[in-house]
Amino acid sequence: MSASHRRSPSADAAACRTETPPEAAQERRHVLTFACPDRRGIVHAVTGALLEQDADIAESQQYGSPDTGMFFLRVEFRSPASAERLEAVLAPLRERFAARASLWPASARTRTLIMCSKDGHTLNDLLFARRAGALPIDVPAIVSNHRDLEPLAAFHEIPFVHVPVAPGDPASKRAAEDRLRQLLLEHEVDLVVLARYMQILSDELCTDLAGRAINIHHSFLPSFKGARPYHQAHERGVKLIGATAHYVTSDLDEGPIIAQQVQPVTHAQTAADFVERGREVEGSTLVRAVRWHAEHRVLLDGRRTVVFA
Ligand SMILES: Nc1nc2c(c(=O)[nH]1)N[C@@H](CN(C=O)c1ccc(C(=O)N[C@@H](CCC(=O)O)C(=O)O)cc1)CN2
Repeated sequence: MSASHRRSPSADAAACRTETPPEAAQERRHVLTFACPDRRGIVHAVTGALLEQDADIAESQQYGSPDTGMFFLRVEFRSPASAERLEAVLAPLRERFAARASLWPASARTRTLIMCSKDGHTLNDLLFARRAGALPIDVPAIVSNHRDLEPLAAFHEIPFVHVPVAPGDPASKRAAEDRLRQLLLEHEVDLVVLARYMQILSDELCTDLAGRAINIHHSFLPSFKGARPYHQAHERGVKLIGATAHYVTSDLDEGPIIAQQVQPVTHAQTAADFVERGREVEGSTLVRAVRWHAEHRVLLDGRRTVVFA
């Protein structure tokens, strides 16, 4: 389930929302995500409760996982009911089905902090997609352990925060993560995106960011985890290279996979050729994963994801 460090925005919005005039009420679009142990009657109960709030359902997808016994539901709908009223309707359903359920204003944008190092192609693709209106995210800051990509941030008029990490210096890495935590709080960040950020995050930070940090790994996982995956792949003589966007966990490049793409390669290409060909799919894979997360289409099912694309 797409996770946020704060209760669902609808609850926050409801807490401070004044009564919306009737003419604007029909414009209340919401996304409901619901995950619970599978049993009969879930969809009936949830859609019945929405019907009682005069909801018009625009999109509804569901999946029952045979492996985990979990049921997943994503409903996009319009309703004249306030977010506060909808949250009140959800509460008994959470209890009845022991469900993880969140309600999101469909128009809300995900506050996303992007982290990078020296390679800027995936950062560039993310910022281009945002500027083109293809990615519903706001980017309050870009954080990097190098200054190479500061001009790119400046072009997009996004604050660039240089947070250096001295190689092999644990104190430096701890200081960097302390600074990162400050930024996460200061900007009320919902999502962290590692856009070829080449530092391993600590176990503690991974725990705090569970379900809301996405990394792009430049291989078709689970093959070639860790550093220099294209060189590992070239050594192995692969005929496909790829990119994988996944949630970040303390197990390096083992987090739940969100999106993947592959590219054909041949024996005649060098590792450097693989690096160049790989760039063509890394950015689009990361953009797709971030968009799906921002649209609350990705729900966690243990070590795997359910993606209602
Ligand atoms: N806890 C996690 N941190 C990170 C993950 C992750 O899945 N869990 N993904 C990586 C990205 N990555 C490959 O995609 C990767 C980045 C860096 C390294 C690495 O060995 N880094 C060295 C330093 C290298 C340098 O200074 O240039 C290190 O951190 O000691 C391996 C894989 C991002 N972080």
